[in-house]
Order: sequence, then C-alpha cells, then structure tokens
Amino acid sequence: MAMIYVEELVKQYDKAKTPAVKGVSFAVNEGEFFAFLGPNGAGKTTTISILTTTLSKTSGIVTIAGYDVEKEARQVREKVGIIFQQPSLDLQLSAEENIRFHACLYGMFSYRPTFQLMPSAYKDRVMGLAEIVGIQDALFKPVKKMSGGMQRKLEIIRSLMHTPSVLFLDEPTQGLDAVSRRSLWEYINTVRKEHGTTVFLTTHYIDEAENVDKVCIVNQGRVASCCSPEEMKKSLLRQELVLDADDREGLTGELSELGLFHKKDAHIIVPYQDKTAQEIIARLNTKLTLLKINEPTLEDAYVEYLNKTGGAAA
Ligand SMILES: Nc1ncnc2c1ncn2[C@@H]1O[C@H](COP(=O)(O)OP(=O)(O)OP(=O)(O)O)[C@@H](O)[C@H]1O
Repeated sequence: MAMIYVEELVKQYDKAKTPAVKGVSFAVNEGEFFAFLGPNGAGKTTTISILTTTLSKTSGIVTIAGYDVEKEARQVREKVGIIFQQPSLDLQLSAEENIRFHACLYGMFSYRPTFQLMPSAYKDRVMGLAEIVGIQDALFKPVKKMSGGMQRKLEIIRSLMHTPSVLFLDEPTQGLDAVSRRSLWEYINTVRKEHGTTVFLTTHYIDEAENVDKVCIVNQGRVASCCSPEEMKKSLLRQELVLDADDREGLTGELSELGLFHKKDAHIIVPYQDKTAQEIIARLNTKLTLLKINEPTLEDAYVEYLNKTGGAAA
C-alpha cells in the first residue's frame, strides 16, 4: 500500500483564473524519501497543504496511510508531522511550552502546568530530541529570543513528538546557515533510518534532494517528471570524461578514429552515454596526464529539464 497516494488532484482557488493544481498524480511508498520540486508558483505548497488536511481539494483522490484526507482527516493528522515554510510557533511562550501544548493537543500526554510536573516519558523525549538538534540550552527561553534557525529546529522537535509515519517538510532549511542545514539533515536521516519514516520534501536547494528515492518535478500545476534522481540525470544529461595528454594530437586522433565526439577546451571533453567510461579508456593507447569523470548533479538535470520544458528554474 502506498503511504501517500494522489490521483488526479485538482485545486482551483476561488476567483483564480486557472487551477493551481491541474490533475496531479503520484504515489510514495512506506519509508521512501520523496522530493517534490518545482519553480515558484508550481503548486507545491498547495499540494502539501491538501495532503496535510489544511486545505480542501477541488477534486481527485488523496490518501495518507490509506486514510482519506477529507473523510478521515483526524486519522491523517495522527499519522503526519509537518514543518511548514512559515513558522507556526507561539512567540510569547517558551520553546518547551510550545512543544508541551502541541504534544497535549495531539493527546500524547495529559497537560500539566510546568515541565517538571509532566510525566518522565515526556521529559525524556523532549530532552532527547532537544539534544539531538542542539537546542537544550534554549528550551526554557521565550521563542521570540531564539534565532530563526533555532526556531526551525524547535518546530522539527515539535513535529516529531508523536513519531509520525510521514514527515512533510516544506522548504525546511530555508533561512538556515550551512552548519544548521547539515545538522538538520543528519538528524532527519537518523529519524528516517530509526523509524522508517516516509519523508515528503519540497525545497529550492536541489542538492538536498540528491539522495532521495524518487523525485517529482511539478511545473504550472502539472507533474512534468517522476522518477529516481539517477533516471532523471540519465535521461537528460550525458556524462563527460575530461582527458588530457602530453601528446594531445595523438589523443584527439585516437578519439576521432573511435568515432567519439570530443571538444578541445582547457582539457579534452568527451561526452558519453551509450558506452561506459571504462570501455572508452580501455581503447585509448595515448598516455593520459588527466582523467576525470564529470557526473551531472541533480540540480544540473533539474535546470536542464525546466529549460527544455519551458519552465523557469527557481
Ligand atoms: N490562497 C490562494 N488564493 C489564490 N491563489 C493562490 C493561493 N495560494 C496560492 N495561489 C496560487 O496558486 C499557484 C501555486 O502556488 P503555490 O504556493 O502552491 O506554489 P509553490 O510551488 O509552493 O511556490 P513557491 O515555491 O513559491 O512556494 C500560484 O499561482 C499562486 O499564486
């Protein structure tokens, strides 16, 4: 059974000329790491809001862990954890109070007026999560005194308190510095491994999606492509060998004899697709002074894809 199932999803906002989401379909299996990418205005936040029961759909089928997002919204909410683009913390409360109210609202624990009076299972979980993301020192301070990065980490702790089966991350690292981004990803990867959590990610930092199982590109409310990052790179970009030799003429002569297209740049670039790098190198006799393989990144493929399909890269 798919953990997230979306079929022909349509969302037409009131008074909008065209639908924001125009018949989107995809499925995410249990434990999968799924990236939903696309330029500004593509329909990502609209889709994620419908999947997490905060926005109604116009038509289509959407289920989370088999539960219908509209008819069984309560069960869906129990299954999901959400980290939204816009922080949704109460700035007047302390970090711990934000976590406590959320955990009590979810029915995980009965409310007690202070941290000390809460059950030890609650205290241990909060302290454990706070330590992992490194905000234990700020736990009892007002949220308004925390930096943006720390607030984001607090939201993550809050969303993980009820050990969700599916974690929705809507641009989770926006506004975070490089060190915080890295530690956040280490933490999310740990959660995935330990709990088999299904992760649904939207991000404009395409490198964050490099290790996902499946990447879905949306553009102007439609799915433009849905496959593994490797398949996406393969279908769009050729890999390149970067070669050089003291005897450049000899090398280019050999490449021409083998019928291999090559460009003379600072070095000699040999794009390849059908052969492996090893097959090419094995057929060269000229002594090489440089041998490098240029692997395209997911971001290269993403930008090329949007350029080819007429969409603007974010
Ligand atoms: N409440 C709303 N009412 C009317 N139109 C809306 C509303 N929210 C979003 N839209 C429109 O729907 C389309 C999709 O927006 P959405 O926010 O889902 O895109 P996105 O892919 O999340 O963009 P970004 O990457 O900028 O966050 C856009 O044209 C947007 O202007």
